[in-house]
Amino acid sequence: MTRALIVGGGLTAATLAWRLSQDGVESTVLERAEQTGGLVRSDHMGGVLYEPHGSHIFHTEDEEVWNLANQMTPFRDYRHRVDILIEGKILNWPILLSDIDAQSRSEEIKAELEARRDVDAEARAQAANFEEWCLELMGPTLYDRYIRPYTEKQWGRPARTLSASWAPRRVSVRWDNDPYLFPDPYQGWPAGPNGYTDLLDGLFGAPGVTVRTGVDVTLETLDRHVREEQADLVVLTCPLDEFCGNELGALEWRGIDVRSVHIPHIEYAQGAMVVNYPGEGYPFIRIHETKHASGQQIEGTVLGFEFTGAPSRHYPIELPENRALNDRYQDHLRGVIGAERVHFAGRLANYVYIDMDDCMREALTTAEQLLDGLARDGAPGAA
Ligand SMILES: O=c1ccn([C@@H]2O[C@H](COP(=O)(O)OP(=O)(O)O[C@H]3O[C@@H]([C@H](O)CO)[C@H](O)[C@H]3O)[C@@H](O)[C@H]2O)c(=O)[nH]1
Repeated sequence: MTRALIVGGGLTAATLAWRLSQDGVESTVLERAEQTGGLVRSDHMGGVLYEPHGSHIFHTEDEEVWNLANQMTPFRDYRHRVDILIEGKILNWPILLSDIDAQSRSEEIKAELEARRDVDAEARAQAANFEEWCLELMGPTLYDRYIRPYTEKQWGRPARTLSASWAPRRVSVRWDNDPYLFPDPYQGWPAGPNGYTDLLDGLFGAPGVTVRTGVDVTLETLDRHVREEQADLVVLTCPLDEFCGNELGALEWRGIDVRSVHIPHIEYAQGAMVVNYPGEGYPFIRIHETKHASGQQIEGTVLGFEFTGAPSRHYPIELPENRALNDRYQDHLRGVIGAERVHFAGRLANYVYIDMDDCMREALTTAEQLLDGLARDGAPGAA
């Protein structure tokens, strides 16, 4: 019987372990924290369901991933709408044409937009950096209101030093005034009593999956865990620089800190699940209120104030030099552990800024490559 050791216990690990279990491959998931789930897990405060690490909205074009998520927990219909505070007014994020008249210098903004209306998306895709991409889309006035202050507060660095690669998925101007953030055909939020925890527990609860929390695995201690678990293959879903004790240098990460507070006796405290605060006068980036998505019928609510700059590894900073360093870590680990035995999956080990559905898809693909290899040669396939 083949056994996998999965290091790190987030959504990628959960999906991977579940898929392997479908084909009779057992796995042990070792998670350093006291709970699995990473940023995705939901919790309760004063009886109110909330997200301790900020809002997660399941949105996807991938029917198989959507069906798998719904197999673990039913999802309620929720379409994500975000507010943003601009010039003291609550407007919509993404930018709506219909919100321009509510702002100062509206004629100038319209002229800037009109001048860029026909810029070919492919030409924009050649932009050298995130700032250039956004300026080519919307012009300087909107950029200075909606994008630069928010982005620089969130990432703690000039927007021109960020990659343009993820801009098309995350920034838009809505000429049709569609207020919803995501265009995907499948969207929702878990309908069960425990939010995303039900999704995680469903995946981790598959037969043959053992989860151990509070276990810190590093390259130094890996062999011992492999022996203890009698594992034939290792899948790393954790940050590789930390796993290797920064042996080749530290990767750059952005960490967040969400400070949540229970507010009794009111139904809702704000008009949308997320309100963005680009202004310098606000030390936080945005405020989350999960109740808009959970639809929970309860008095009281929980607000989560999101701050950036925590010393944790939440978001990779996708720059060529960081990507190259992560590649070097993967090569190094293939050399030390064995290319046949070690595999990488998820946003931390692959150093990619992807959403939950992509994490699940990547985990399914990795599991299928491993299973194909096992079926073909009795050894896990190259993932
Ligand atoms: O007002 C804004 C909002 C965003 N940007 C730019 O877009 C980048 C991405 O922002 P966002 O998608 O909000 O950030 P994140 O990756 O943390 O997304 C998670 O949050 C939720 C949801 O979107 C919250 O509303 C989603 O489920 C997750 O993917 C940002 O870095 C800015 O560059 C902006 O400029 N101004």
